This record gives sequence, C-alpha cells and structure tokens, in this order.
Amino acid sequence: MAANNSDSIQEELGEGGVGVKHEAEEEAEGAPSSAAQATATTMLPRSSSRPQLDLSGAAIHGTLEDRNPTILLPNQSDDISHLALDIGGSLIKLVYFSRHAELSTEDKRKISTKRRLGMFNGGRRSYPILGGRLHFVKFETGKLNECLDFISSKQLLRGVVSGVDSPSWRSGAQPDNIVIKATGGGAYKYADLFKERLGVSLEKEDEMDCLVSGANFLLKAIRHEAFTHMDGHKEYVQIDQNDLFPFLLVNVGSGVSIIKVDGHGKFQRVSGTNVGGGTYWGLGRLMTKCKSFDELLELSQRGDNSTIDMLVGDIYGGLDYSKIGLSASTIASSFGKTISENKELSDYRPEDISLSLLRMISYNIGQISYLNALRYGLKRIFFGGFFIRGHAYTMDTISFAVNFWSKGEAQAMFLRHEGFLGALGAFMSYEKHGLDDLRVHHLVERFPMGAPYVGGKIHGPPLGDLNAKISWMEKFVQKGTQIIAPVPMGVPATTGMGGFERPTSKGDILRSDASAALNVGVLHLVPTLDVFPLLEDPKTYEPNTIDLDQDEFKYWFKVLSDHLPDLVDKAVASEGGTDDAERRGDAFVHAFSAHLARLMEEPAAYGKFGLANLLELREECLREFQFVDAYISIKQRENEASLAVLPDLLMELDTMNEEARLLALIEGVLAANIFDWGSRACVELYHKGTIIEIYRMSRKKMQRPWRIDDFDMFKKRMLTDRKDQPYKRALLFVDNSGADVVLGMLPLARELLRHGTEVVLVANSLPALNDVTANELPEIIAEASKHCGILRKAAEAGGLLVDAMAGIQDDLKDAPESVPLMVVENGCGSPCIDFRQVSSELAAAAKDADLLILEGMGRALHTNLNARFKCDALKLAMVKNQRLAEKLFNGNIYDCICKFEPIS
Ligand SMILES: CC(C)(COP(=O)(O)O)[C@@H](O)C(=O)NCCC(=O)O
Ligand SMILES: [Mn+2]
Repeated sequence: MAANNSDSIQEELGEGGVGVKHEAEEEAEGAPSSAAQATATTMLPRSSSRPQLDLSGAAIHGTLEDRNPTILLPNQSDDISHLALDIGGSLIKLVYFSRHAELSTEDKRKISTKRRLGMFNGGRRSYPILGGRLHFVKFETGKLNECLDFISSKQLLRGVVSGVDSPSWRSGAQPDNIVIKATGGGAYKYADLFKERLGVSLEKEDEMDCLVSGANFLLKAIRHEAFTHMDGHKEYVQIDQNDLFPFLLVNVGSGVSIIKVDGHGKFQRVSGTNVGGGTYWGLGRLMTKCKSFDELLELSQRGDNSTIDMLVGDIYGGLDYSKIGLSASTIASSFGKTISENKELSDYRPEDISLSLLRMISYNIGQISYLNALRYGLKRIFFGGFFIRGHAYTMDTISFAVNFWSKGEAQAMFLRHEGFLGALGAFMSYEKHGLDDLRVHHLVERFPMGAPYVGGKIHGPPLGDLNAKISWMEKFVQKGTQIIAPVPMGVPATTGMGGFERPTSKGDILRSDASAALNVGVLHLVPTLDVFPLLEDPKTYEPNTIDLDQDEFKYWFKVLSDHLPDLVDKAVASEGGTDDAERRGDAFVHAFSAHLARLMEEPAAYGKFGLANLLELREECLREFQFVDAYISIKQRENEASLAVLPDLLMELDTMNEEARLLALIEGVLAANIFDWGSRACVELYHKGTIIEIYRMSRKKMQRPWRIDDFDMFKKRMLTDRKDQPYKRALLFVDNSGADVVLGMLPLARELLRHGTEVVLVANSLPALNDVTANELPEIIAEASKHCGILRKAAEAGGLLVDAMAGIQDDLKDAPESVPLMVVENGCGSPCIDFRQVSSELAAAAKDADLLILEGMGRALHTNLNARFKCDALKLAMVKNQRLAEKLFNGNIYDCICKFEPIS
C-alpha cells in the first residue's frame, strides 16, 4: 500500500513549522523591487507567436446602452499582409491577415542550441509568413461604405500584393497597382466603387471555387471546426484527413448552393435553391418590420408557430394521422392556418411569424440537401453560410430533417466559421503565401477580449489597445449578464413539416446567435509549432487525462474562481501595484470570470475544451491585460534561496553510492515539486515555513512505496540492465522555478550527464504560474555551474555559458570533453503541455532522444499521464490536489507518482 503523506505534511508544518512567513509571500504582498521590475520586462520578451496588436485610438461608437456597439479602430498599425472579400447579396465577409512583428534577434544560446540540434538547413518549409493572425469581419452589403471605411481606416491595403503572384510583404504598393481578391456577386457589381473609393482593383475569384477551398481549408487546418447539433446538443467531430471526401457542401447564404466535393479543387455544383437566408430575411422584414437579420432571428426564439402553421392535428381534429406516421403536432402546411382565419398580418405575433418562417426554410434546406446526398450516395453534409449563425434551432431543424428522412444514415454537420467559407477561399487563392500547406497544429485559436463580448458587430480585430480593452471590459461588466445569460425561451408546441416530427430540442438551453459569435476567435498562425515526433500515435493522442464533464467542470470552475483573488493580487503586485495595474487586474478578473461563465453555460463553446485549455485560458487572459509574469518576484526569491543550498545538496549526494544517490535524486524531484503556486493546498503550506524548511520536510516524508512506484524498474534500467549503454539524450521537461528545478531537476540532470547522457532541459516559452521559462534557465544554470564542474562543463559544451561565466576562474581546463547540457523552449505558455503543438526547437531536440522525463502535475498528471511515446518515459509528480488524487489513483493529496514506461 502506498504511503500517505498528506496528514504528516499538514501536521509537520502546522505544528513543527517555525512560523516564519514564506519569503516569497512577503515579497508578493508588497510592490516588487525596481530591480525585479526591470528583470520582468527585460528578461521576458513577448512571445513572437503571440504579439499584441497596436490599435491605439480604438473607439467604441455608440452609447453604453447599445447592445452591439460598433468599434472602429482607426490607427491599426499592424503589418497587414492580405485581405480578401466575399461580397454577397446580404453580407460582405472580409478575411484579413495581420502579420506578427519580426522575430526578435536570436540570442547566442538559441543559435548554439539550434546548431547542436542540427536545426539549420533542417529542410523545413520556410513560410513567407512567419506568423500572424487571421481575422474575420462582416458587414451588411447595404452598408458597403462602412466596409470601405474600415479597409481604408485600418490601412488594410498597405501590405496587399501588387501583381498577385509577387507578394511584397511590406511596402504599400501604389494604390493603382493594388489588386485584392474578391468573390461573390458583389465582386462584379461593386468593382467600380472599390476602384473609385479605394483605388484598388478587385480580382474576381469563382464563388464555388472559393466556397470549396475555404471549406477544405477549415476542415483540414482547424481542429474543432465541424460539429453536429441535435436536440440542443453540440458535439465536435474529429475529421479524418484521409477520409474526408466525398462530401456535400451546402452553403446557405441569401440563396443556397449545393456542391458535391470530391477533393481539393474537385467539385460540382449539383443543385441549389432560391429559398435561403435572403428569403427568410426578406419575408421576415416585410412581415415583422424587424431592422436586422439578427433581430428577426432573436424574435423567433420567443415564437410559437402553431398559431400560424397548419398542423396534422388541425386537420384531424386533434388526432394523429398514425397510418403514415404523422403526429398531431406535425406541420402539415407552413403558414397554412392563416388561410382559414379571417385575420390581418397585424393580428399575428411577429415572434410566431419569424419562427414559422425559420422552420419552413430550415426544413426545406435540410430536405433538399438530404435528397441530393441520397442522389450521390453521400453520408456527410456540411452546412455553411451566414444563415445558420450558430443558431441552435436552425441547426437542430436542419439536422432533424436530414436525420429523419435519411433514417439516421446521413449526418448534418456545421462549421464554426460557417459564414466565411467564400472569403477564406478567396484569401487562399493568393498564391505563394504558404498557407495552403498548413496543418491543424499550425493554427491556434485564441479568444482575445474583443472577440467574446460582441453581439455580432465588431468592426475590426479584437481590441489590441489595452485601454480600449479595459473600457470594453468595464462596459461588459454592465452588459455582461445580458450577454452571458441563456436566452429564455418557451418550448414551441409544434414544429414539423411534411412528415417531420418536431425536434425534441431542450428549448430552455438553446441560445441565440448573440453569444454564438464567441465561437469564432482569431486564428493565430504559428508555423513554428510541430507535432512532437516521439508521440507513439499522434492521431489517437489526447493530452487531457480527465474529461471535463459537467461535474468536473463545476469543480474546476470553483477552484479557479477561488484562486482568482490571490492570483490577481500577485499579478497587480508584479506590475508595481499601480492604479493602472489595479485597473488591468479588475479587467482580467472580469474577463476570465466571463469566459468561465460562458463555458459553464456551454462547455463546448470554444471547441473541445479540457483542463489543460482551461489552465491556459487563465494565462492567456493575464497576458491579454499585459501581466507579463505575475509570479516573477516569487520565482526569483525561490531561485535564490534554492541556489544557496544547492552546493550542500550536491556534496551530500556525492557521498552516496550510485544506487542510494539515484533514489535520493528521484525523491528530491518529487519532494521539490511541492513548490507549486497553482495549488491552493500548497500555497497554504507556504505560510507555515521557509522554502528550505518546507523542502526538508517534504523530503523527509518521502516514504516509499509511492502511489505509483516504478523506481526499481528505472533503477534497473539505469544501473543494471544497460549500464554500459547509457541513454543517448534525455529530454527533461522541467516545471516550477525555485527548489523544483534547482534542487530537484538540476541534480537529476547532473546525474544523467555523469552517465554520459546528453541532457536537454525543456521549459516553457512563456510564463505560467511559477513555472520556470526557457529564458530564465541559462542564468540559473550559470549560477549552479559556479559550484559544480559537471554542470559547468556540460553547460559550456551546450553553449549555455556564453558570457555568464566570464570572470570565473577556469579550473576545468583539462577535464575531459563533456556531453552537452542544453535548454530548449517548448512553445507553450501553460502549466500543461499538448504534444501536438510544440516548438520546432523541441521537435528537433526529440530526434535523438531516447528518454523523456516529464515532471509536475500539469505536464505529467493533468496531461500526458496516459500518453505513450516512442522512447522510454519517466513521469514524476507530486499530486497536490485531493480530488485528483482520489480520482486518478484512489489516493491522497501529496501522494507521489513515479511512472516509468520503457519501450521494451
Ligand atoms: C496548476 C497546476 C497544474 C500546477 O502544478 P505543477 O505542474 O506545477 O505541478 C496545479 O497546481 C493544479 O492543478 N492546481 C489547481 C488545483 C488546486 O488548487 O488544488
Ligand atoms: Mn508548474
């Protein structure tokens, strides 16, 4: 039976603790020193893959009372590379790309590591675009001027190519030479206006071509793009790239196009119908006086179509027509009831009219689509176009029709970027931009603050200007409940038509498009992210260990909400505790809480969401409000304190024999993993002792067997079975700063180096809680190297000590060549790691690795506990959460996990 550390750890610190306040805690409560501040800003450059847009001067147009205020961003200064348009009958869809700032100059360490890893001339495709964001914006065609203003005010033409195939990424071409890609009928109709107003020519792209290439791109490059929607339940569909074609693509715009897609560029428009979104909007506008499509759609939510539609029951005196399987509530004839009643239009409720119209048109589209799928023997139908708008009833109705008539054989699927297929296709048609070769892991979806809180109309990308963002947040706080609360709806009594039963939608949880707008974030193009090559099977790999079902989500919602006050205190202090920092802190709390509330209401709102995503979302929100590194001073304090005792620890270890030392090293890693500022229980412990006291106590409690204890197996591999064949290269995924890395992982790295194993320390690219980052490691290693020849030689060999050791006397000149110690960044800014998206540096380092050591709860328990690799893997962590310990191991908080998974 595994030992239970929990009581003893609490007791030891509760009673035995000397009552000295944790040093880092003191620092965190006050403003950090200016030195700490300076380091915070100089040591941690913003990630090249996650830049901030400079959108100063952004203004919300309209009053605080507006539900959907227009936002104009006049001084957009990003280097916009491409812009493409789909000008439809009702809406103009605009897709544009903003390129990231130049990558910062590589430092010596990185260059040296890359050389060593053979990363130069690595044969990687080089993208003309190094990284950036794809933005999605829409305008009503009737308000074309707004679109033109938007393009010119945001200088979207600055980087557009002149001469389509020779992109000039930087300079603005003379307006007369500018050509932009456009599709849809408006590309013809409004060509002169574009020339006149903006001086640009529209290069027309075939609409069907664009729809298909847009859909193919989305299905290929975005992980959770397609989903089913039945009975109010949304489920993301994993698309197998090798089994995508053929499918039916139904684009429901003003009219409807039905296209059979057989491959990239291989398709045929097989049918269509003139009864589409334009019909709904046009008839609806005439009949209800609604001012916008969204208003009409929202009206339908409160409608009851039985007052307008003729039902089977109306004909059969309230009875079913059971002989042909029609229940009394089936719609026999849309709008049929109105012929027998002596009523005027004004006698009908606009809500009911809107719902009858919506049902009529959705069923019709579903039915025609099904018939075409039947015609060609297709099982999958993807629906796109702005008619759908993420509207639950529309999707349910279409799905119901497809399912009913095909008797479950065919499946209706929807796309999150449904309205932008044509515009994306036009965008893709620019040649040589390199986007055609993107894969799922190259696009990361983020949810910057601008995106979540718009009710459909944001004219521009997410707010990049901090002030605008905060005002937006403050505004959101006032409007928040309105936006995030479920839309109250009555369950309509009847819906079917021509043989359809009504969908059994859970009416009260369905919602309008207002918040479905959330589902489209901004796609970040991150061409440097790779699939980790040592994953045994990337296709079946699932990073998250536990499923965030409703219950689980509720629990983590509470954990993260409870942690917020403490986190925001630290974050504000890390930025000097100024008024500005306070204001940003408030905005951060509201933003993160709003995301949590949104997810609580609809867990699938942002695609398939696991605990790793939730923890990353918190970090993203902090970054969104420019909290660069909330735990910076805590990390520095803990590093200093740990480095001070490292020489003693190393000396003690060196007195042991190999076996005892290996055990002490693994114990050391597990014990030091207690320094985790993301765990509530641990943070409470820190009040009860100094860093060193807690570390000593934690070590003392390391009784074996641990909850999972494969140490003997690991020891056998290291010291007995293949002692003469040491591992060639070990990747050590390090976790927290301070004792965790200094007293835990570094001594273990040293031991591996001693065995002749090259060691690559893999650390976060961006800060997350108190995790150590790749930028911070070289300095820590340089400090540690002052007291340890093994580390020093290896660090020198790994190019880590370029300048840091200047002035230190060289007593190792004659020592033999050492295997190198290197540092690479993992590409993440989260406490967890998703091995489908890692930095190219890490992917290159993995090439010759035959041992992985994953450390910490985030990387080895929340994610990757069940991940299988192509080489030996050792997973080490202390479980610092009672519920997780019970759930995963039937154990207790502070249990330790040492899981060794050799490949043979
Ligand atoms: C955020 C963490 C995954 C970090 O753990 P680590 O990887 O540093 O070991 C962990 O602290 C955690 O799951 N915390 C939340 C649960 C809690 O407060 O108990
Ligand atoms: Mn951590």
